[in-house]
Amino acid sequence: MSNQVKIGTRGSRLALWQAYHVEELLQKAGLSTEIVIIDTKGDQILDVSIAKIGSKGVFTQELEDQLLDGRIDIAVHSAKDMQSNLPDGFEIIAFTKREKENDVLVSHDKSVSLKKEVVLGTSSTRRVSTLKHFYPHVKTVEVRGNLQTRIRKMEEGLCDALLLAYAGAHRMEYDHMIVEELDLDEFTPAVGQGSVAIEVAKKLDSELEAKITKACNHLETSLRLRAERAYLRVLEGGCSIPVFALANLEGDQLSLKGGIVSLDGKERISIVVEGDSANPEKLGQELADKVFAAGGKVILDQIKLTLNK
Ligand SMILES: NCc1[nH]cc(CCC(=O)O)c1CC(=O)O
Repeated sequence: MSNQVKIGTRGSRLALWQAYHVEELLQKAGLSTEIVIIDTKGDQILDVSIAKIGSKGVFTQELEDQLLDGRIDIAVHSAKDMQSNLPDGFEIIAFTKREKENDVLVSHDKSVSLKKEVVLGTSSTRRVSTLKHFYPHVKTVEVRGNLQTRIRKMEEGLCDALLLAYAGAHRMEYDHMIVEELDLDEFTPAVGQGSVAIEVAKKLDSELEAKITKACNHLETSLRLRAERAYLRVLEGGCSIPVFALANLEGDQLSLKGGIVSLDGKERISIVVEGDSANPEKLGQELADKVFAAGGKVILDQIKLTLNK
């Protein structure tokens, strides 16, 4: 078995940060590495919203092709950009230690606040719908592109602030521009937010796979994300559906808070379930059952109808 790991990544600065982060973990474990930058459809189409392109695999397809070819051994992604159901033949073998998972407002203007009549840049349906629910006076404008592009558009006057994941803002060293940390009960994050996932083709050498998992997987994070992703799987939520879930681990007890919000923000369901960390998937399923029973199924069907129009 070779000790060389070819790391596939997208070329944005955030993606590269994540690839270097994984590279460092692998090197500390004595593995040698090489980074291979891969362009994806999601990187090329910048003028259409992700919800409209169809979220399935726009940022992952090309990486998966190369995993199958063996041109790369692992693909590194933001965990929250990973589909809940991977295509046949692929699996996630590690989740890195999760960063602070909340959303933040990023701006040059320190006076920006959700309490004011501001215009926020975002392209996430979860964030737009959540704003409509809790802060209906706030206006939003769609901004796509990598984080640097979004900052530039804000500076050109498109919006007063960007609504971003803390993790991304921090990794891009925008900490000095964080003007508000958003509440986890209101802006419950997207499933997986703040962690980096390592995806492989199932045919990868099992000895190498075990070494990579040992070097990169953070046990607590992986238990939390397994519960969140099990919830997402039932909702079949890609990143275009405003669903959210956040698990926490206390000893051997997992708590999982999650729900769904309608696109107009009028209805929002959020429920907490608790259970043994020995079976995170069961907890995700339980949350989905409860959210559906509380009216979430009707909301989800309505969202799918609207997005498919
Ligand atoms: N949807 C894009 C995306 N994918 C991962 C991150 C940030 C890093 C993370 O959440 O892990 C972001 C930017 C954002 O949502 O603000």
